[in-house]
Amino acid sequence: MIVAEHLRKTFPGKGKDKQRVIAVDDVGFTAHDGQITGLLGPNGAGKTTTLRMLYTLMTPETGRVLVDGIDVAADAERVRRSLGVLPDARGVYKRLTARENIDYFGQLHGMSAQAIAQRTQKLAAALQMEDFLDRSTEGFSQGQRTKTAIARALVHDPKNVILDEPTNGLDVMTTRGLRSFLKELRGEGRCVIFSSHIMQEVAALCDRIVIIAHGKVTAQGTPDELRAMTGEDNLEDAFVTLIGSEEGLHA
Ligand SMILES: Nc1ncnc2c1ncn2[C@@H]1O[C@H](COP(=O)(O)OP(=O)(O)OP(=O)(O)O)[C@@H](O)[C@H]1O
Repeated sequence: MIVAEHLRKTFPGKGKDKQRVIAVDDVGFTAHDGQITGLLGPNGAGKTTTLRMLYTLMTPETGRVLVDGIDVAADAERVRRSLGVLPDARGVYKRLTARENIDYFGQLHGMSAQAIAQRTQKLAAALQMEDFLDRSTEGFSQGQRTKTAIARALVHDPKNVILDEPTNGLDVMTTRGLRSFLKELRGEGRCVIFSSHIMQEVAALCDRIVIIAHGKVTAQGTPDELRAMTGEDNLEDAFVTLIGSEEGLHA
Protein backbone atom coordinates (compact mmCIF):
# COMPACT_ATOMS: atom_id res chain seq x y z
CA MET A 1 0.00 0.00 0.00
CA ILE A 2 1.25 3.47 -0.84
CA VAL A 3 0.09 6.55 1.04
CA ALA A 4 0.92 10.06 -0.13
CA GLU A 5 0.22 12.88 2.33
CA HIS A 6 0.30 16.62 1.60
CA LEU A 7 3.03 16.39 -1.02
CA ARG A 8 4.42 19.62 -2.38
CA LYS A 9 7.22 20.24 -4.85
CA THR A 10 8.31 23.45 -6.53
CA PHE A 11 11.09 24.23 -8.99
CA PRO A 12 13.09 27.42 -9.51
CA GLY A 13 11.64 29.57 -12.27
CA LYS A 14 13.90 30.02 -15.26
CA GLY A 15 11.91 32.87 -16.82
CA LYS A 16 12.54 36.61 -16.48
CA ASP A 17 10.27 36.91 -13.45
CA LYS A 18 12.03 34.00 -11.69
CA GLN A 19 8.65 32.85 -10.38
CA ARG A 20 8.86 29.35 -8.87
CA VAL A 21 6.94 26.63 -10.66
CA ILE A 22 4.53 24.89 -8.30
CA ALA A 23 4.54 21.39 -9.78
CA VAL A 24 2.72 19.58 -6.96
CA ASP A 25 0.68 21.28 -4.28
CA ASP A 26 -0.79 19.38 -1.32
CA VAL A 27 -1.32 16.09 -3.15
CA GLY A 28 -2.61 13.20 -1.05
CA PHE A 29 -4.12 9.80 -1.78
CA THR A 30 -3.96 6.14 -0.81
CA ALA A 31 -3.25 3.34 -3.28
CA HIS A 32 -4.38 -0.02 -1.90
CA ASP A 33 -3.02 -3.51 -2.45
CA GLY A 34 -4.89 -5.58 -5.01
CA GLN A 35 -6.07 -2.42 -6.74
CA ILE A 36 -5.05 -0.31 -9.70
CA THR A 37 -4.89 3.38 -8.86
CA GLY A 38 -4.74 5.83 -11.74
CA LEU A 39 -3.37 9.36 -11.68
CA LEU A 40 -5.21 11.19 -14.42
CA GLY A 41 -4.37 14.69 -15.53
CA PRO A 42 -3.46 16.77 -18.55
CA ASN A 43 0.14 17.52 -19.60
CA GLY A 44 2.02 19.43 -16.94
CA ALA A 45 -0.50 18.55 -14.20
CA GLY A 46 2.17 17.19 -11.84
CA LYS A 47 1.78 13.42 -12.35
CA THR A 48 5.44 12.63 -13.07
CA THR A 49 6.64 14.83 -10.20
CA THR A 50 4.20 13.10 -7.84
CA LEU A 51 5.36 9.65 -8.96
CA ARG A 52 9.03 10.67 -8.59
CA MET A 53 8.36 11.52 -4.96
CA LEU A 54 6.61 8.18 -4.45
CA TYR A 55 9.51 6.21 -5.86
CA THR A 56 12.16 8.10 -3.83
CA LEU A 57 13.79 9.96 -6.72
CA MET A 58 12.66 13.36 -5.43
CA THR A 59 12.25 14.62 -1.90
CA PRO A 60 8.99 16.41 -1.19
CA GLU A 61 9.22 19.88 0.35
CA THR A 62 6.30 19.08 2.60
CA GLY A 63 4.34 15.94 3.37
CA ARG A 64 5.44 12.33 3.34
CA VAL A 65 5.15 9.05 1.50
CA LEU A 66 4.54 5.74 3.26
CA VAL A 67 5.13 2.48 1.42
CA ASP A 68 3.72 -0.49 3.32
CA GLY A 69 3.87 1.69 6.41
CA ILE A 70 7.53 2.69 5.96
CA ASP A 71 8.27 6.38 5.68
CA VAL A 72 10.31 6.91 2.52
CA ALA A 73 12.31 9.67 4.23
CA ALA A 74 13.29 7.29 7.05
CA ASP A 75 14.34 4.25 5.01
CA ALA A 76 14.43 4.88 1.25
CA GLU A 77 16.66 1.86 0.67
CA ARG A 78 14.14 -0.57 2.17
CA VAL A 79 11.27 1.07 0.30
CA ARG A 80 13.11 0.75 -3.01
CA ARG A 81 13.39 -2.99 -2.59
CA SER A 82 9.60 -3.28 -2.54
CA LEU A 83 9.05 -1.01 -5.54
CA GLY A 84 9.01 -1.78 -9.26
CA VAL A 85 9.24 1.43 -11.27
CA LEU A 86 8.74 2.32 -14.90
CA PRO A 87 10.11 5.89 -15.00
CA ASP A 88 9.16 8.44 -17.65
CA ALA A 89 12.52 7.93 -19.39
CA ARG A 90 12.68 4.23 -20.34
CA GLY A 91 16.46 4.23 -20.88
CA VAL A 92 17.26 0.60 -21.72
CA TYR A 93 20.91 -0.31 -22.32
CA LYS A 94 21.19 -0.57 -26.08
CA ARG A 95 24.32 -2.73 -26.22
CA LEU A 96 22.48 -5.41 -24.25
CA THR A 97 19.66 -7.68 -25.32
CA ALA A 98 16.28 -7.37 -23.63
CA ARG A 99 17.09 -10.46 -21.57
CA GLU A 100 20.46 -9.04 -20.53
CA ASN A 101 18.80 -5.77 -19.48
CA ILE A 102 16.42 -7.70 -17.24
CA ASP A 103 19.21 -9.94 -16.00
CA TYR A 104 21.38 -6.97 -15.03
CA PHE A 105 18.64 -5.50 -12.84
CA GLY A 106 18.07 -8.91 -11.26
CA GLN A 107 21.76 -9.06 -10.39
CA LEU A 108 21.62 -5.56 -8.89
CA HIS A 109 18.83 -6.85 -6.66
CA GLY A 110 21.08 -9.72 -5.57
CA MET A 111 18.98 -12.44 -7.21
CA SER A 112 20.39 -15.83 -8.16
CA ALA A 113 20.85 -16.69 -11.85
CA GLN A 114 18.13 -19.33 -11.55
CA ALA A 115 15.63 -16.96 -9.94
CA ILE A 116 16.33 -14.34 -12.64
CA ALA A 117 15.84 -16.89 -15.43
CA GLN A 118 12.54 -18.11 -13.98
CA ARG A 119 11.19 -14.64 -13.44
CA THR A 120 12.33 -13.48 -16.91
CA GLN A 121 10.49 -16.38 -18.49
CA LYS A 122 7.29 -15.50 -16.64
CA LEU A 123 7.47 -11.79 -17.44
CA ALA A 124 8.43 -12.35 -21.07
CA ALA A 125 5.40 -14.60 -21.52
CA ALA A 126 3.02 -12.18 -19.77
CA LEU A 127 4.32 -9.22 -21.78
CA GLN A 128 4.62 -11.17 -25.05
CA MET A 129 8.32 -10.50 -25.42
CA GLU A 130 9.52 -13.89 -26.64
CA ASP A 131 10.11 -12.71 -30.23
CA PHE A 132 12.62 -10.07 -29.26
CA LEU A 133 13.91 -11.20 -25.87
CA ASP A 134 17.33 -12.16 -27.21
CA ARG A 135 17.76 -9.25 -29.60
CA SER A 136 19.98 -6.29 -28.81
CA THR A 137 17.69 -3.42 -27.79
CA GLU A 138 19.35 -1.06 -30.26
CA GLY A 139 16.65 -0.20 -32.79
CA PHE A 140 13.82 -1.49 -30.61
CA SER A 141 10.39 0.02 -31.22
CA GLN A 142 8.89 2.12 -28.46
CA GLY A 143 6.63 -0.76 -27.41
CA GLN A 144 9.54 -3.20 -27.26
CA ARG A 145 11.57 -0.74 -25.17
CA THR A 146 8.66 -0.14 -22.81
CA LYS A 147 8.08 -3.85 -22.33
CA THR A 148 11.77 -4.40 -21.64
CA ALA A 149 11.75 -1.56 -19.09
CA ILE A 150 8.63 -2.97 -17.40
CA ALA A 151 10.06 -6.50 -17.20
CA ARG A 152 13.30 -5.08 -15.81
CA ALA A 153 11.35 -3.09 -13.22
CA LEU A 154 9.48 -6.18 -12.04
CA VAL A 155 12.25 -8.77 -12.10
CA HIS A 156 12.61 -8.74 -8.28
CA ASP A 157 8.89 -9.44 -7.83
CA PRO A 158 8.06 -6.14 -6.10
CA LYS A 159 4.85 -5.78 -4.14
CA ASN A 160 4.29 -2.21 -5.31
CA VAL A 161 4.38 -1.18 -8.95
CA ILE A 162 4.59 2.43 -10.19
CA LEU A 163 4.33 3.07 -13.92
CA ASP A 164 4.66 6.49 -15.54
CA GLU A 165 2.42 6.64 -18.62
CA PRO A 166 2.99 2.95 -19.44
CA THR A 167 0.97 2.94 -22.66
CA ASN A 168 2.48 6.11 -24.09
CA GLY A 169 3.18 5.59 -27.78
CA LEU A 170 1.96 1.98 -27.87
CA ASP A 171 -0.34 0.60 -30.54
CA VAL A 172 -3.79 -0.74 -29.76
CA MET A 173 -2.82 -4.42 -29.54
CA THR A 174 0.20 -3.74 -27.34
CA THR A 175 -1.93 -1.51 -25.13
CA ARG A 176 -4.51 -4.26 -24.76
CA GLY A 177 -1.79 -6.73 -23.80
CA LEU A 178 -0.38 -4.31 -21.26
CA ARG A 179 -3.81 -3.70 -19.75
CA SER A 180 -4.35 -7.38 -19.15
CA PHE A 181 -0.85 -7.56 -17.68
CA LEU A 182 -1.73 -4.77 -15.20
CA LYS A 183 -4.88 -6.68 -14.27
CA GLU A 184 -2.74 -9.76 -13.60
CA LEU A 185 -0.55 -7.71 -11.26
CA ARG A 186 -3.68 -6.56 -9.47
CA GLY A 187 -4.92 -10.17 -9.26
CA GLU A 188 -1.64 -11.09 -7.59
CA GLY A 189 -2.50 -8.60 -4.83
CA ARG A 190 0.03 -5.95 -5.78
CA CYS A 191 -0.45 -2.25 -5.34
CA VAL A 192 -0.36 -0.78 -8.86
CA ILE A 193 -0.21 2.95 -9.59
CA PHE A 194 0.02 4.37 -13.06
CA SER A 195 -0.27 7.82 -14.59
CA SER A 196 -2.07 8.72 -17.76
CA HIS A 197 -3.54 11.65 -19.60
CA ILE A 198 -5.94 9.35 -21.43
CA MET A 199 -9.28 9.18 -19.69
CA GLN A 200 -10.46 6.07 -21.56
CA GLU A 201 -7.43 4.23 -20.27
CA VAL A 202 -8.04 5.15 -16.68
CA ALA A 203 -11.75 4.43 -17.02
CA ALA A 204 -11.02 0.96 -18.41
CA LEU A 205 -8.56 -0.13 -15.75
CA CYS A 206 -8.70 1.66 -12.45
CA ASP A 207 -10.31 0.77 -9.15
CA ARG A 208 -9.50 4.22 -7.81
CA ILE A 209 -8.82 7.38 -9.74
CA VAL A 210 -6.95 10.47 -8.56
CA ILE A 211 -7.55 13.44 -10.81
CA ILE A 212 -4.74 16.00 -10.85
CA ALA A 213 -4.81 19.41 -12.47
CA HIS A 214 -2.37 22.30 -11.93
CA GLY A 215 -0.53 20.32 -9.24
CA LYS A 216 -3.62 19.71 -7.10
CA VAL A 217 -5.96 16.79 -6.60
CA THR A 218 -9.29 18.01 -7.90
CA ALA A 219 -11.16 14.79 -7.09
CA GLN A 220 -10.53 11.17 -6.20
CA GLY A 221 -12.53 8.03 -5.66
CA THR A 222 -13.85 4.93 -7.35
CA PRO A 223 -15.36 5.38 -10.80
CA ASP A 224 -18.82 5.13 -9.20
CA GLU A 225 -17.95 7.77 -6.62
CA LEU A 226 -16.67 10.14 -9.30
CA ARG A 227 -19.84 9.65 -11.32
CA ALA A 228 -21.98 10.26 -8.23
CA MET A 229 -19.94 13.38 -7.35
CA THR A 230 -20.66 14.99 -10.69
CA GLY A 231 -24.09 13.56 -11.38
CA GLU A 232 -22.78 12.29 -14.75
CA ASP A 233 -23.57 8.73 -15.89
CA ASN A 234 -20.62 8.61 -18.19
CA LEU A 235 -17.15 8.56 -16.60
CA GLU A 236 -15.65 10.66 -19.39
CA ASP A 237 -18.23 13.38 -18.81
CA ALA A 238 -17.48 13.15 -15.09
CA PHE A 239 -13.75 13.65 -15.78
CA VAL A 240 -14.40 16.69 -17.94
CA THR A 241 -16.60 18.20 -15.24
CA LEU A 242 -14.00 17.51 -12.53
CA ILE A 243 -11.04 18.86 -14.49
CA GLY A 244 -12.99 21.74 -15.96
CA SER A 245 -11.67 21.08 -19.47
CA GLU A 246 -11.00 18.14 -21.73
CA GLU A 247 -7.85 19.64 -23.14
CA GLY A 248 -4.96 17.18 -23.14
CA LEU A 249 -7.06 14.27 -21.95
CA HIS A 250 -7.38 12.23 -25.10
CA ALA A 251 -5.44 9.47 -26.74
N1 LIG B 1 12.94 19.69 -13.10
C1 LIG B 1 12.03 20.63 -13.32
N2 LIG B 1 12.35 21.94 -13.40
C2 LIG B 1 11.42 22.89 -13.62
N3 LIG B 1 10.10 22.63 -13.78
C3 LIG B 1 9.71 21.34 -13.72
C4 LIG B 1 10.64 20.28 -13.48
N4 LIG B 1 9.94 19.10 -13.46
C5 LIG B 1 8.65 19.43 -13.66
N5 LIG B 1 8.51 20.76 -13.81
C6 LIG B 1 7.24 21.50 -14.04
O1 LIG B 1 6.30 21.03 -13.10
C7 LIG B 1 5.01 20.92 -13.71
C8 LIG B 1 4.50 19.49 -13.57
O2 LIG B 1 5.29 18.65 -14.42
P1 LIG B 1 5.10 17.07 -14.49
O3 LIG B 1 6.15 16.52 -15.40
O4 LIG B 1 5.04 16.54 -13.11
O5 LIG B 1 3.65 16.95 -15.15
P2 LIG B 1 2.92 15.71 -15.81
O6 LIG B 1 1.52 15.74 -15.28
O7 LIG B 1 3.69 14.47 -15.60
O8 LIG B 1 2.90 16.11 -17.33
P3 LIG B 1 3.04 15.21 -18.70
O9 LIG B 1 1.72 14.51 -18.86
O10 LIG B 1 3.22 16.30 -19.74
O11 LIG B 1 4.21 14.32 -18.55
C9 LIG B 1 5.17 21.39 -15.14
O12 LIG B 1 4.80 22.75 -15.21
C10 LIG B 1 6.65 21.21 -15.40
O13 LIG B 1 7.11 22.13 -16.38
